[in-house]
Amino acid sequence: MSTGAFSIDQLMELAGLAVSQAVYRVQPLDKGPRILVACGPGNNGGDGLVAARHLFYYGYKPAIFYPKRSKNELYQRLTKQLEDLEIPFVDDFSKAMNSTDHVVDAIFGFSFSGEVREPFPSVIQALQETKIPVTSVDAPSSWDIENGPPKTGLGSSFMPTALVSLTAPKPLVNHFTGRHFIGGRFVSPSIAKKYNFEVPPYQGVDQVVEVGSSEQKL
Ligand SMILES: NC(=O)C1=CN([C@@H]2O[C@H](COP(=O)(O)OP(=O)(O)OC[C@H]3O[C@@H](n4cnc5c(N)ncnc54)[C@H](O)[C@@H]3O)[C@@H](O)[C@H]2O)[C@@H](O)CC1
Ligand SMILES: [K+]
Repeated sequence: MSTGAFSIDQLMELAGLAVSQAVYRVQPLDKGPRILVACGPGNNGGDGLVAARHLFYYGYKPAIFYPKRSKNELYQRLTKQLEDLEIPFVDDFSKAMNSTDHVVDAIFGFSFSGEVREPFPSVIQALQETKIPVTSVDAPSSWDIENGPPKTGLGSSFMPTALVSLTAPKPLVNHFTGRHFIGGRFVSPSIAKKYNFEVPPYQGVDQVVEVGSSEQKL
């Protein structure tokens, strides 16, 4: 889907805002304010950086695991915004997992492919083993965008608590059994019509809508 006149900065801001609203519903502040945001090297990771900033302003205590930082100017700015808020960047993911209430999985989105490369295998392993609730951004990381989880090995038993599909659900939602949100409230009626895309029924000022399993086969 072409995103028309929007810049990637704008799309990422809207995506990260949507993710922050989904986390606000899945992990109410009084259930535990500590959010560990795992960010990958691409735009999925950027969504996580944006979501972390919004979560901070809602009153959460985010920490960022961002091992492969992009050099490009957008990511430099997103990172600086978090550093200016004194949001910690952690190096040891499994250690950080022991002192968090919720994990945001912003590692890989729709451009994931092949075997998970370092330093992410142990992170995916930890995500699939943890009892801590996980909200995945656009895709459960390590899942194939079309076919979902691998049959065996890393990621095969990774089922996040919640998934926030950005703009539109990817085919992998057919394999997803958790709470499913759609976010990214920027699709124009003409684009929706052109792509025969059903814009979900956003309510009020919400940037996400939770879709029941029946509708998951959008
Ligand atoms: N295009 C759009 O409409 C939007 C895209 N957005 C986000 O952008 C994401 C796609 O971003 P990108 O295309 O940058 O890619 P991703 O962020 O999905 O991941 C690709 C990155 O991960 C690395 N990678 C891929 N396979 C790997 C493997 N097997 N092991 C280790 N590293 C691997 C690649 O080197 C690349 O840096 C979407 O899923 C969504 O989250 C949003 O920011 C806004 C809306
Ligand atoms: K992800």
